Amino acid sequence: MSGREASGLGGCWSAASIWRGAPLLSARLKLRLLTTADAPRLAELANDPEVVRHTANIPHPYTEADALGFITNQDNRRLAGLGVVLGLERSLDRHLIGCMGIGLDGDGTPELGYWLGRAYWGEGYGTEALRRLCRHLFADLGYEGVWAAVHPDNTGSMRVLEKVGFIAAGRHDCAMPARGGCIVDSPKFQLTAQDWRTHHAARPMLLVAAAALIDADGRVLMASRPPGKSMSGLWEFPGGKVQAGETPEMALVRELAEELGIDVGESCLAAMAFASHDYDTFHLLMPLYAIRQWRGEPQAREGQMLKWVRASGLAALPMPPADIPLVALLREWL
Ligand SMILES: Nc1nc2c([nH]c(=O)n2[C@H]2C[C@H](O)[C@@H](COP(=O)(O)OP(=O)(O)OP(=O)(O)O)O2)c(=O)[nH]1
Repeated sequence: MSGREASGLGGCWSAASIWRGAPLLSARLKLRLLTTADAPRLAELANDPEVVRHTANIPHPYTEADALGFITNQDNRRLAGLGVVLGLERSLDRHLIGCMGIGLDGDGTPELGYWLGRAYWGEGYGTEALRRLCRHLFADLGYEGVWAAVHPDNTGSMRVLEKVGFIAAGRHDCAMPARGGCIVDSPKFQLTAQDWRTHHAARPMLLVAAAALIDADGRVLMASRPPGKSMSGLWEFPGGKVQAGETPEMALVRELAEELGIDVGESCLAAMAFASHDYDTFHLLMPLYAIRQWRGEPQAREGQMLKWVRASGLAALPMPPADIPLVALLREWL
């Protein structure tokens, strides 16, 4: 029985659903169900004493058989409406980097759990995934709150919760079956739907102008986001933020001169489509202009890589999630 059936409610989703069914995209991650094909990678990441020492249920050493058992068990729990665990897949290289999930074993309020492979600590992935999952829980599924108990020594995990807006909410006795069965008096954190909505509503709107530069062979120029910038390495349409006092067209002409060293007349910009995408920390509004004429040869002036790509090859590039719908529109345009 699915969570939806268990709730006795029909429709596309219900407050008792635990998973909408489609992967959740954040700026750099895809949160998706685990499959048995993930077992070797899961074992590789979790067979690390540093990764599991603050977790309650992950034994050490951790084998591929353990990972397979975990995936099957989680699948059964999901089908019984008891919880869901999602793999965190990095969009750039499609590598699994950790897991995040909820359980409904207590009073039905989701209890959060997560861990990341050691190589991926300190890069904001936990915060990013948690923001996206909380949005799913509150905006899509209608939960009223979510909570987590954290091992008292796990300061990194507490920081992640606080960044997302969780606040301290007393203590919880955590049973640690995989750590010798001890009970650990742990700080508890919670986030209510109301606090999440207040936080989320305060995110800014960002206006960015972008270009689909199209050459005589119908190929489109894509640029990798430079090291040090957000979403670094993902392939985007050249462009940038519209500054105070600029129109989107003025901003794009300026950005193309700065980033690529090309000269484009405003009259050569054909408004083609726009992206309106809710990133978890800002809302992006991005008009995309088709450009077939410019002066100069595009050069990578800001540490990015450039690539001319045929319409058929665009979908294979790892991109910011806002750009994915634009690719389908662009293919029709070309
Ligand atoms: N240029 C561009 N930005 C995109 C695309 N898709 C997408 O989500 N974005 C997002 C990434 C960033 O959050 C934002 C653009 O900001 P940016 O930092 O690249 O802008 P900028 O060139 O003005 O940079 P900076 O001077 O502020 O460093 O829009 C895209 O296709 N092209």
